[in-house]
Amino acid sequence: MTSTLRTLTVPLDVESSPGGLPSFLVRDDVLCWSRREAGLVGYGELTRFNATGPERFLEADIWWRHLILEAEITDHVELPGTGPVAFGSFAFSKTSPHVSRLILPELVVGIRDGRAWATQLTFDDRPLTEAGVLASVERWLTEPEPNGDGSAAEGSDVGLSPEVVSQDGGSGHLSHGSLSEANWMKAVADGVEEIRAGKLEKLVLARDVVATLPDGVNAAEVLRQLAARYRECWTYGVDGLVGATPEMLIQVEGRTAQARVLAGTLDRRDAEGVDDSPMAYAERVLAGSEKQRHEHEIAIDSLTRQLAPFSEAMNSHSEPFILELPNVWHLASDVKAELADIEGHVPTCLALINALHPTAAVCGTPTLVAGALIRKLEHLDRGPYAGPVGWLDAAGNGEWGIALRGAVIEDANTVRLYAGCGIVEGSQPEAELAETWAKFRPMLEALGIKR
Ligand SMILES: C=C(O[C@@H]1C=C(C(=O)O)C=C[C@H]1O)C(=O)O
Repeated sequence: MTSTLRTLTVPLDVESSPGGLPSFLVRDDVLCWSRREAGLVGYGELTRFNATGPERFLEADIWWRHLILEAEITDHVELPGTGPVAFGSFAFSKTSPHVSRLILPELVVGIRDGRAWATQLTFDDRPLTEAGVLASVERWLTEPEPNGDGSAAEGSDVGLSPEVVSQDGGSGHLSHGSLSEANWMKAVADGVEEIRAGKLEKLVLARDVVATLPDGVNAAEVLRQLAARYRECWTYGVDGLVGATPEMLIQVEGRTAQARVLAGTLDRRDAEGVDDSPMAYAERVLAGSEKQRHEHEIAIDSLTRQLAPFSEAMNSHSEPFILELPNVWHLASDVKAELADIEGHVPTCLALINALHPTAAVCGTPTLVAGALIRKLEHLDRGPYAGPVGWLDAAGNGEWGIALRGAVIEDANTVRLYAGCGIVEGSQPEAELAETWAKFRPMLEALGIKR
C-alpha cells in the first residue's frame, strides 16, 4: 500500500450496454451523475474528504489538487470524466453541521458522446491491467451488496415508460418535517413582510417532508426512475443524497464554463383544463408574468456578477426560455463563459463554486440578509439540499448541479425530501406551498408515494 493514487482508464464496448448509463445503476450504494444516456457511475470508496464551515469548498479543492498532483494516471480515452474522478456533495450552509464530502470511488464507469469507459483507482502497488479493469466492472455489476440482496439489476427495465413510473408502490406515507404546512405558510408571509419593508429583494424558503417506506427504500430503483423520467435533469446520487436537478450551478470543460439558471415555476397540473395549448399557457403565465420575470432577473444578475471576475467573455440568452419538465415549467437561462487565467491557472470547479454558491435562485438577494432570514424563518437545517452536488476530474473538468428535487435517505425506511420557492413582494403563501408539492413530485413518484 502506497499513498500514491494510480488509475487506469480503458474503453468499454458501448454496444454491450444499450440502456446507456442508467443500466449501470444496479446497486443502492452507487455514486451517480447521469443525464439522458450519458454520465458517470462510481462504485466502492477508496477514500473521502470531509469538511464543514465556510472554507469547505476551498479545503476540498486543496485536498483534491494534492491527491492528483502525485497521481499516476494512465488514460486511454481522454475525455472529461476519464482518469481519476471524485463525486461530491456540499452542505448548503456554512453554519451547517452537515458534513460536505468528496468521495473517490474504486471504479468509475462513464458514457459520453457514444463512447464508454471504465477507470479503476487504487492506492496499492499491484499492476493495473485492462483485463483487471474489465473484471472489476463485471464484479461490481454482479456482486451482491453487503446489506442488500443485489437483486436491483434483475428484471430492471432501464427504459422505464412514464406509465410504469407513475404506478403507485402503495405502502409509503408522508409526514411533515420541521414545520407544519400552516407554520411554513406563516414563514412565507413573514418573509414577504421583510421584503415589503425593504430589507431584501428576494428570499428562498424551503421545507422538508418525511417519507416512511415500510418495505424499504430501493435507492438504485429511485435513481433509474428519475433518470428515465427526468431526462432534461441531472440525476445525482452521492452517499444517500438522491434526486434529479434541473439547475446547473457550474459545468466546466476545458476553459468553458456553463450554468443553467432557473427561477420562475409553474405547475403543469395548473394547465389541465385551460383552453390554450399547454406551451401557450406556460408562455402566457410564466414568461408573461412581471413577478416571475423579476424573480428570474435577480437570479441571472447574481450569477453573472459572481462569474464575471473569473471570465474573459460571457454570454447568456437575452430572453429566458421555458424549460419543460414532467412536473413543472421553469423560466430558464443558460450562461456560458470563457474562463480567464487567474494567477496563471484556469480556476478550478471548486474555486468557482466557492464564488457562486449560494445563488439567488436558492438563497435570495442580498445573499447575507437572505441567508440570515432563512436561518430564522425555516427552522430547518437544509443539510445538502440546495448545496452543490456533482463530480470533478484531474484535468479540471466537472459538473456541479444544485441539489434540488431531491432527498436524503436517512435510514432503510426513511427519506427526507426538500423543496423551496423564491419569495418576492407579490408572493402568496398558499401558491408557494402548492409549488413545493409540485417540486416534491419527482421524488414522491420515484418512491411510489401518491399524494
Ligand atoms: C428552491 C427550489 O427551486 C428553485 C426555485 C425556483 C422558483 O422559485 O421558481 C425555481 C427553480 C429553482 O431555482 C427547489 O426546487 O427546491
